[in-house]
Amino acid sequence: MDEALTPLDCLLPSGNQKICLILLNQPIDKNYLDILWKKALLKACADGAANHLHNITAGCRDSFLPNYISGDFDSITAEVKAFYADKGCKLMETADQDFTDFTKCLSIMLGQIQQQQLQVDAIVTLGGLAGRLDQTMASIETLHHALNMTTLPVIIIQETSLAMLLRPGSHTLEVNTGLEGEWCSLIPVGGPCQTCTSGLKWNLDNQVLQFGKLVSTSNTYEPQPPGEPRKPVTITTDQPLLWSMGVRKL
Ligand SMILES: Cc1ncc(C[n+]2csc(CCOP(=O)(O)OP(=O)(O)O)c2C)c(N)n1
Ligand SMILES: O=c1ccn([C@@H]2O[C@H](COP(=O)(O)O)[C@@H](O)[C@H]2O)c(=O)[nH]1
Repeated sequence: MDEALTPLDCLLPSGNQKICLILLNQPIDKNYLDILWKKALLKACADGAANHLHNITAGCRDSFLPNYISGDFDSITAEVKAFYADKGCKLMETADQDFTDFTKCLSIMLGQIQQQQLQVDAIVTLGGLAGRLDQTMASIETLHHALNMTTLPVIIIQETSLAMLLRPGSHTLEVNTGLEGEWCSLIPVGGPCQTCTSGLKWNLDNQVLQFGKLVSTSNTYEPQPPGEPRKPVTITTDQPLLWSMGVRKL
């Protein structure tokens, strides 16, 4: 399968991707929130994310009401829960302790997209890449579940990092929005990945990426002559491969 995507289109105010937004239990960047919220067809909070949303939108909370808040509700405060319930936001308790609140929130969102027959280009998640290490690793694991749950790209953004899992096949990533940071990486989180790339400073030519052997961190884009646009990055992999890239602070 050949997939084309501009990962940072979602953060461009002028970007044309249609998205749905999931907030996780991490500090929220208000600049990111403002841009993503306007575009999102559905918005959701996973449990304690609602506390952050409530806090960061003080003074304008009614303009930032999520469609639903889901989770095992061990983190959302009673005050925040009551606030959003009173405003008519759906509270969906997902008590299951075998999947994270992120995975369960994503599963609900995909159900809603299908039920409402929404045309969506990507699911964007804010949070999930910092705070507790086990939760960060779980976020990457959720991306693995997502490959079996949807054909939509699931993009996680927090602070100056973006992460997404490339499914086996060929991908073309446009990296010329102006929001890209310097670094990018290909990390074989689920197991060895035979990989070919172009458009990077350190390309791979059918090499196997594998922990303990070769991992492509601190990579960057192929330098272009002055005035020429940056070329897309192409990646072919035989197994799910984590792409991550720097995001310039807005
Ligand atoms: C083998 C195994 N290890 C650990 C767990 C525990 N576990 C996995 S996901 C999950 C729910 C986590 O919920 P979430 O709200 O995402 O994280 P929290 O902040 O509660 O840690 C739990 C308790 C399990 N069910 N199975
Ligand atoms: O340090 C953290 C803590 C949480 N997350 C993500 O947020 C959701 C919801 O968290 P709760 O603690 O249940 O409110 C969790 O499933 C993680 O995906 C995180 O990324 N980092």
